[in-house]
Amino acid sequence: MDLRRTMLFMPGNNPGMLQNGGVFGADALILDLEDAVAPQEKDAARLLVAQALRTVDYSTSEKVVRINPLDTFAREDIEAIVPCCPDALLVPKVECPENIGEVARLVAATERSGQEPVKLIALLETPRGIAEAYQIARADKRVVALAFGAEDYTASLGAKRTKEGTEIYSARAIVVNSAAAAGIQSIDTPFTDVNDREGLIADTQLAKQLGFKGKLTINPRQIEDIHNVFNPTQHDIVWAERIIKAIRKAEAEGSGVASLDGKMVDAPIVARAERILYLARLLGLVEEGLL
Ligand SMILES: CC(=O)SCCNC(=O)CCNC(=O)[C@H](O)C(C)(C)COP(=O)(O)OP(=O)(O)OC[C@H]1O[C@@H](n2cnc3c(N)ncnc32)[C@H](O)[C@@H]1OP(=O)(O)O
Ligand SMILES: O=C([O-])CC(=O)C(=O)O
Ligand SMILES: [Mg+2]
Repeated sequence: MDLRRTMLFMPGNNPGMLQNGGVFGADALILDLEDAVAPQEKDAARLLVAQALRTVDYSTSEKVVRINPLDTFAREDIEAIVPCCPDALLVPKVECPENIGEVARLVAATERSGQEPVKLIALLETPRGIAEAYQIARADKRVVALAFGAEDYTASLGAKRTKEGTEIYSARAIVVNSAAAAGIQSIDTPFTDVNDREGLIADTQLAKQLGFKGKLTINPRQIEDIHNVFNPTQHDIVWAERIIKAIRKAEAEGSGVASLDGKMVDAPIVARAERILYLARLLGLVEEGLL
């Protein structure tokens, strides 16, 4: 499993940000050719992003490029970017599985032989995209995650964006469920007030509660708070270790169900504990082979 707790946007026309993106420890970096770049700067940004992919050391961060939608500059973007070996493309305004099919076809036609296949992340940010989320998630084997974009989504709905997010609640739930049903990750919309830490933490906690595995990020100052929310806590890890010990003991005694502190421990609870320990190991929060 790839970690995508944070996916930091860097405007593709900003050489300073593109240069420094690797130092912040984001799980993924999104070099943006779409909405962070004005139409008259698209060509220059494409060249800049291609050069950054070839020359800048982004350390362990996954390299993702947000291309433009199919009805604007997606073809030019794919032709220029795919040969520079990004790990993934974030495809905006995906409305139907055919959109993903078309992007996958263009990517396959551009990839060089021997190149690591470029993954796709579908950004759902229109009512139709939400309505077709599950089909989109299953449209091609390159698709590794669904991401949710609340700004465009609420703009097309004509709904007012609020801090509590009541207006995006159902869309978020659909994105999470569709991604899970297809066996891929779901990534939440960015929190756009970069000076409101409390609001960011509350919004990220809600996203995690709903089942999202990460959050789009627009400013380096948001990274640590988002990681802290998605990381398993020490309390989670201790709980998970006790669950695994309890179920092993029950199994050794010939039973599939254990009890811990008076509560039943069965397969879904064990699966949750295993996920916590897997993530904790991946993040180096517990010693390898402890259990
Ligand atoms: C709805 C959508 O489509 S969202 C996706 C498109 N939007 C974006 O890509 C926006 C990306 N983010 C940004 O441009 C900025 O963070 C803003 C405009 C939100 C806030 O800007 P500022 O208030 O200047 O940020 P801040 O004061 O925290 O910047 C501190 C440092 O971090 C750098 N920085 C800020 N954001 C980023 C970023 N996303 N990536 C890399 N570096 C960044 C700044 O360049 C600055 O560097 P410096 O100290 O060397 O000058
Ligand atoms: O991906 C994002 O940053 C979010 C986005 O485009 C949107 O909300 O419309
Ligand atoms: Mg958008």
